[in-house]
Amino acid sequence: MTSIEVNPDLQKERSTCTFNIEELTNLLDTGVEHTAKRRALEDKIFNLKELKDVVPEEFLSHKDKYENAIRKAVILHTILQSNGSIKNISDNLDKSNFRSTSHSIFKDGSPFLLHFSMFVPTIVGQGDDEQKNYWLEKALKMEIIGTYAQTELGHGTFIRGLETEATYDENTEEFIINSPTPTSYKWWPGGLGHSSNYCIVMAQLKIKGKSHGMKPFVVQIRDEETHMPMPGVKVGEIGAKLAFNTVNNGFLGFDNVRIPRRHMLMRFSQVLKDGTFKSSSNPKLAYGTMVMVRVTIVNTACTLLSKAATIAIRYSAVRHQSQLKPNKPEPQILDYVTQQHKLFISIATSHAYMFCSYWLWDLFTNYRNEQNDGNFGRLPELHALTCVLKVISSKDCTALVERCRLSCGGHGFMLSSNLPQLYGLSTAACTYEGENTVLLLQTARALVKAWDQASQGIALNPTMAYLADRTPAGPWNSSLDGIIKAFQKVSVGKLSSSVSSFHEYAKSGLSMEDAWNKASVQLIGAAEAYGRAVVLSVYKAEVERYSKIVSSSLQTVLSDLLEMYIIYMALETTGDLLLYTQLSEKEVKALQRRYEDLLEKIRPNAVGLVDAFDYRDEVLHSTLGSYDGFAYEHLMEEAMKSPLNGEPVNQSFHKYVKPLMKGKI
Ligand SMILES: Cc1cc2nc3c(=O)[nH]c(=O)nc-3n(C[C@H](O)[C@H](O)[C@H](O)COP(=O)(O)OP(=O)(O)OC[C@H]3O[C@@H](n4cnc5c(N)ncnc54)[C@H](O)[C@@H]3O)c2cc1C
Repeated sequence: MTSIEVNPDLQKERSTCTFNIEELTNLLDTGVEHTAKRRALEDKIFNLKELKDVVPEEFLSHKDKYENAIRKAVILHTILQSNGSIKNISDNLDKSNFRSTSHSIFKDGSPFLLHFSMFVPTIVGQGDDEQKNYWLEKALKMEIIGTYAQTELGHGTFIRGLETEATYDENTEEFIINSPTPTSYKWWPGGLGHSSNYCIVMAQLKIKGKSHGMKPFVVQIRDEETHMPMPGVKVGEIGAKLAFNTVNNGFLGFDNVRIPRRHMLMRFSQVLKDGTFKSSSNPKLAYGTMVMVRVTIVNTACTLLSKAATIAIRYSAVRHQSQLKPNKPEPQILDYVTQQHKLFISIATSHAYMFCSYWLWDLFTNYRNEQNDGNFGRLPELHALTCVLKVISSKDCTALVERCRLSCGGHGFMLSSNLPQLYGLSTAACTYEGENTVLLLQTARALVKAWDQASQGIALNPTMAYLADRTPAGPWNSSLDGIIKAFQKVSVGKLSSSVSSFHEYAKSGLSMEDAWNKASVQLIGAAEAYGRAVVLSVYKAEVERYSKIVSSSLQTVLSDLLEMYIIYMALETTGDLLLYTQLSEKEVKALQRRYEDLLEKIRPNAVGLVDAFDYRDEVLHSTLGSYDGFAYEHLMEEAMKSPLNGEPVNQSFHKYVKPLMKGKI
């Protein structure tokens, strides 16, 4: 095959792009300086020969995959540490870090993921000053490696059902950590299997026979020299999974393991030497870490989707199939409008959630400052928002990653495309850090409360303020603001009918709990509708804000994507819009036409738009999505790396097949 720099199909797409790709990259990175910083780090990491896999990960055994991931994690950590990227993580956290791609050296996740995403943040969030000083230095230098263990075999969602116990012994000033039943074994924590030697264990605090609820304890689980499990600790790995196979998720049980009193993280609750329990005035203070992690999940979801979109759109630009017109060459599959319909929404959805995650981060940062001044007023809203945005971002991005995979036909089924792995990583986010349905029900609870408050004339927080407007929808208005308003009407309508159903069920004699359960399908619909209304208005507001600072050519592209997104969502929601607004069949047809015109408008910029996500080939890990567009050559190169192709005849032929063919068995 000829060796030219870039596939001419991709070259053509790039040369006809109407906007400056670099300008969009800078915008997504939240600034030119952040793009430069990110790229400098990527150059350092991805050019290192030791970090490149000679044999693709999918051909390795489970054990070899893990050992390779640990080897790479250590090299990566050394680079990040020398680069100053790992300082006090609370100082370092910033939305500009969202686009950091260094972790992409792992196709299936880092065994140290939980150390940085949960162990360190929990110490920062829940340790008192003395504890932070003690643990953070060790953790940031990687003198100790930690994880976060909450979920057990028997319970994940229902925290009060967790069974691991921490019983205080005032004679020795120690806690005794115990797993009283087989179902109390911790199950799932990343890095717990064989990577961590310390663990934050969530356990039921018991003092003198009285329970004080779940509290975080730092427990040493392996010896720092030999790495053998500590006495009384049973620890191991949980086995192969749909994704995250190199994250080394583990199980953990305790047989009366003693830890010092000060190993309970004591920022919000304290156990004094004599066993006196002191609790924070506001237990909700401890929610901060959880809220922050959910903000980052919104960003993770759209990052995974933007990678899938890059792969599928580049491939669709170089793949030719079938005929649009008789006697004409086979077109690029990207020219089929159904293909554009499958794919362009992934670009817009990536933008929508990326901008929302930045907005949410600013909201969270403001809240943190207010909290330091003793003001917790926005916490319930932030909690409801982060729950629903975590849910709809993970749900939408997972569905669209799968749509990108399907849009690549047979080749999308190859692990070397990386699309199946992106799906696995994405769908996991629908479960971890709060199962999606359970989180929707939490948002629903906040909405029902807000509904009642609005009924009493109490002012609502900004993102819920529209719930107070109970006037019926006016004539259909097809401007973007008009459609967003229509989504708010859907949200009000769904909340109103789910609240009525809940009250009717309660009046009919059901207990409040049973009435809630019976109305819960409607309630999660209302929660999702609130999330949709928020995303639409935030996405629009952010594009308008950016439009003031970008060139007019980029402004046009951003506005086209926004408009396509809003109309796509309206077309997906016609049932609800017909029910709760004055949308008519004629207007649905007009929206459909507008949507088809927008696909046509976006088509010339599709490759430029995904190039602007700026993922290097080492980050995409995809034969189909590489920057040069030589998908077939890369597919063949990767296939040749299969260990089965290392020899022309596999020994099994002589051992089993030949005897069968010769009738000798
Ligand atoms: C990839 C991955 C990584 C993970 N990493 C970690 C980790 O590092 N540390 C850790 O501690 N945990 C971790 N977890 C565990 C994760 O947090 C839990 O799996 C999650 O919280 C869901 O809990 P569960 O498994 O008990 O599901 P369940 O709660 O048993 O859910 C099962 C079903 O029951 C439904 N359900 C449950 N309760 C209700 C309710 N009240 N109302 C209506 N429906 C309900 C759910 O909607 C769901 O359909 C990880 C999980 C995954 C998949």
